[in-house]
Amino acid sequence: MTHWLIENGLFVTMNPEQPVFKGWLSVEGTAIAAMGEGEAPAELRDTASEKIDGEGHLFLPGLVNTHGHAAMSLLRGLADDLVLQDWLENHMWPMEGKFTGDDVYWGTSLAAAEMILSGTTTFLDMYDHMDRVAEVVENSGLRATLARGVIGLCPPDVQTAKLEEAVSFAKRWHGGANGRIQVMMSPHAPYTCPPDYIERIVAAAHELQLPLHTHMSETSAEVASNVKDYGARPVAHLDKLGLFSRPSLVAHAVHLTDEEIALLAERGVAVSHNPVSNLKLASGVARVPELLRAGVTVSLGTDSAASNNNLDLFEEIRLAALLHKGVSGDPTAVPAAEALRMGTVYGAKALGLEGTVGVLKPGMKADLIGVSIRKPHFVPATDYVSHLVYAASGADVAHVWVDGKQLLRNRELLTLDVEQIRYEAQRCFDRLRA
Ligand SMILES: CSC[C@H]1O[C@@H](n2cnc3c(O)ncnc32)[C@H](O)[C@@H]1O
Ligand SMILES: [Zn+2]
Repeated sequence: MTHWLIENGLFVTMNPEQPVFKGWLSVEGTAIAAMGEGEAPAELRDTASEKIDGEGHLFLPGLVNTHGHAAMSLLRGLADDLVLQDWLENHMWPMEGKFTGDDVYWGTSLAAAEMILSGTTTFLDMYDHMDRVAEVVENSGLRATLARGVIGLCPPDVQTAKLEEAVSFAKRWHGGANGRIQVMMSPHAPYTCPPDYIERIVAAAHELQLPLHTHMSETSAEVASNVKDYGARPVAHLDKLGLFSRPSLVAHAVHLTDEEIALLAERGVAVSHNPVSNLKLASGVARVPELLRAGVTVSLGTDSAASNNNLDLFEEIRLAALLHKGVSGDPTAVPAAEALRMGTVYGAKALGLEGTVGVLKPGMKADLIGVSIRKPHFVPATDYVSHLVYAASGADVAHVWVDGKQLLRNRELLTLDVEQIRYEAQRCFDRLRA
């Protein structure tokens, strides 16, 4: 089993028992074996196959992006400054209707390169042509939760075919790529899936013992039309259809009442907060401080590069810390440490990966990143959690490991050919636009 060592590093562990220290961390195979303050034990130094000098770097758990559509990186910058329904119906869906498996492969590869370069080690992806997405996960070395998103605005036989595809994808890939791939079942949204279709997807999730993921309460227009069409707001509607009877993660949850927040807490539903996408599509601001206070797990997502327009989770972390201060007038609304937890520990919890990733601790998977702090914006050495949240960006990430394997070394991608990806992604877009 390979055994390697980081020495002289500053570790921000996200483990409250040993939060920040200068020292060493050793990895055996895919997991963190040991870590400690000061110098590494001589025996570890003598036997390590590789020793990494961590001087000038902060090491922390890899970031967890809990909502996105990776292949939509192909549509970055195509349609800006629109509200959700116009953006989706008149710009995204017509283009996505032309996507082939190869488009999804290259769009997802583009996203994977960007995510590794900005410190994300686990991402959730809801999309179509999911075998091609899984292929990218396998090749890139990333960890992912994959969901074949189904839209039910189609004839019953097509609905059935999509659901069968989601089920067979789950059977093929859940636990795949050496355990780095998990699968969720995913109705796209209550406004694109009729109630009986959602019930069938929930039944499949029960049969396969899988969690569920959906878009929910993203805009006030969505809430109003749900009330008009089904006589209930989205939370009560989805609850009635059984969506929360399995572990579930909802994206956005911008428009919630106090009662809905209480119900999400009671059902143990996690929320993926996507602040940049919600601002860009003018959807509103989620009630994150209230959700956190109620005990809801709130994680962070970028959504796609078509509504963001990048996949740098450091931006979401910073915005989660800033936005809710501005809205509430309370500078403690989301403290820096809580925002960093949302991007790491809570992300892992939202994906059912608690105890696997999100914290640097012996026994956890070796999913970690090294941030170079030899830069003016990391001086002086006051508070490294503060610097990570308020001063850092994805461009500061120097090293990335997933499952004990290095994916980025001194900002060089080790598993992906970025020049080929840029070329192929542009070629896909040129064909789609034509
Ligand atoms: C069925 S595959 C996923 C589907 O979701 C669409 N999408 C992208 N971003 C959003 C968003 O913010 N709200 C709702 N739907 C979104 C995407 O275009 C795909 O069609
Ligand atoms: Zn989305």
